[in-house]
Amino acid sequence: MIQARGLTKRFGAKVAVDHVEFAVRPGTVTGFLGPNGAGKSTTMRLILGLDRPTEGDVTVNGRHYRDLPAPLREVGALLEAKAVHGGRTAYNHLWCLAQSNGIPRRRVDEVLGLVGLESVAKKATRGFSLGMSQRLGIAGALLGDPPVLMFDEPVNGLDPEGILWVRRLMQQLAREGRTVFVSSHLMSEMAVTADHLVVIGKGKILADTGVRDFIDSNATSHVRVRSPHLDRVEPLLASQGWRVERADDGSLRVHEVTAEQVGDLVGGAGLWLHELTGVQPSLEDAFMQLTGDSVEYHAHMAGEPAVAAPPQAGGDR
Ligand SMILES: Nc1ncnc2c1ncn2[C@@H]1O[C@H](COP(=O)(O)OP(=O)(O)OP(=O)(O)O)[C@@H](O)[C@H]1O
Repeated sequence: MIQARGLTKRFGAKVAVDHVEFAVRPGTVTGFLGPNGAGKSTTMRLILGLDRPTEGDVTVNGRHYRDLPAPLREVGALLEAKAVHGGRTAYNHLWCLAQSNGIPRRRVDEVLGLVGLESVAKKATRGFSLGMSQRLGIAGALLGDPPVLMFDEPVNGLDPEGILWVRRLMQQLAREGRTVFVSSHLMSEMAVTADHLVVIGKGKILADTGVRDFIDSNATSHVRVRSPHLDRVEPLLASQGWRVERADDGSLRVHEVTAEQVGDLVGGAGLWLHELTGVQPSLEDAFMQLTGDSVEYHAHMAGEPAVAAPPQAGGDR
C-alpha cells in the first residue's frame, strides 16, 4: 500500500503537489490521471524518494522509501524508460540492478523472458526503440518480485500488441495481490485497465474513486440525432427544456434524455430521423469534464480566440 498524507512539493513559487492525501491499495490497478503538469511525475518521484517533500509524507507499506534495505524487493518502478546507461546491454543493466539488491542472476533471465527481450538481451540499450526501452524498464520494475509496482506512462511507444500485453500484466500483478499504481494519458486504455482512479489537477486531488463511479459522477449520457429536418428538430427538442448541442459533424447531442423520448417526440411531429443513438459517456468525457479548469497548457483550435473572452454579464454558461 502507498499512503500519502498532506504531501506537498514546491519548486520555488510553484506548488507542484499541494497537500495531497490518498492511499493506493493492494489487489487493484489504480490509475493516476491528470493533465500535463498536474503533478503526477512529481508525486511518483516523492514516493520513490527521488525528491524530498516540502511538507507532508508518503510511505510504502508503512515505511519511507529511503528506509527500505532492498528497495527493489519492495517497490518496482518504471519512471523514465530512456533513463538507462546506453552503453550497457539489457542483460548487464538488469544484472547491475539485481546485484545491488541481492537478487539472484536467474531472476534476470526470468524477467527478460517475461517482457519478451531474450533475443536482444546481449545488445547495447542505446539502440533500443522506445517500446523496447519500456519493456526493459518494466523488467527492471519486476526484478525484485515486489509487492508494490509503479509505472509512469508504461504504454508510451508500445504497439497495439504491446499495449494489450501491459494491460494484462498490470491486471495479473493486481490479481496476485500486489499494489499497482499506473499513470497514463491514454484514457481508453485506462478505462479497461484500472479498477480505481486517483485524479490530480494543478497539484490537488480532484477524485479518488472507482472507474465506473468516476464516469457516472462526472459525465452524462446523451442521444445522438441526425435528421434531414435538423432545423425543425433542433428547436422542437429545445422546446422541451432539453439541453441540445450541435456537433461538428452536423448531428445533435441531446443530453440527459433517452432515445425513446427523442424518437417519440420527433415522430409525433411527423419529422424523419436518420440516426437515433444512445451514447454512454466515456472515461475521457468524464476526465475532460472534471479537469477542464485544471489544464495548465491549452492548445487553441483554428478560429478559437487565443485568449478566452470574459464572461458576459448575466449570460448563460
Ligand atoms: N524540477 C522542477 N523544477 C521546477 N518545476 C518543476 C520541476 N519538476 C516539476 N515542476 C513543475 O511542477 C508541475 C508538475 O510537474 P509534473 O512533471 O509532476 O507533472 P505531470 O502531471 O507529471 O505532467 P506530464 O503529464 O506532462 O508528465 C509542473 O508545473 C512542472 O513544470
